[in-house]
Amino acid sequence: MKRNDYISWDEYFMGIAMLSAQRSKDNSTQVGACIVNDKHKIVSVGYNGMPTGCDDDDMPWEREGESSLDTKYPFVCHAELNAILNSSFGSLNGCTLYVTLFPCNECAKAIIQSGIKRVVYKCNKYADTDSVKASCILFEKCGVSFEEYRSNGKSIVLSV
Ligand SMILES: Nc1nc(=O)n([C@H]2C[C@H](O)[C@@H](COP(=O)(O)O)O2)cc1CO
Ligand SMILES: [Zn+2]
Repeated sequence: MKRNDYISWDEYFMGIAMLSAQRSKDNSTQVGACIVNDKHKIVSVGYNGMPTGCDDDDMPWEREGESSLDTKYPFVCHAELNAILNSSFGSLNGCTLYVTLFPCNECAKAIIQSGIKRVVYKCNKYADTDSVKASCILFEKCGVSFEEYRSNGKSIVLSV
């Protein structure tokens, strides 16, 4: 008889997004993303980080500073954008994006233009911002569905 306590597809892919987030150097918010095609194949993963070529130790990771250039915001690449750009499988048409934090409006545009059709997110802590509101407007207008990941509270411990 087959094993019954295996993880679902949603748990598997959100789990991979959560594991990817652990690579982030951001000390306040770690975000991970996993893009999956309609055959349940992972086509890309990503997490938030500085662009390739930037020395993480030389970049600002602060949320506030004298100027915006003293903060991480103008420099950091979001997990979703990294996952879209990291894909080595060609078209993302019809794919699903699993992401640990609801996409900002800039990533929403990249998500739409890449052909991703469904977004599953875990946390939406910036739901009140215009950025997230704009993402929702864009997703609705452009036919990208979005749904909150429903955790059943299962915990998986990895002793890495
Ligand atoms: N959807 C997102 N994906 C992301 O990768 N990020 C990144 C950008 C920053 O590195 C961090 C947010 O930092 P903070 O403002 O919560 O300290 O998460 C942020 C969002 C929120 O829109
Ligand atoms: Zn973004």
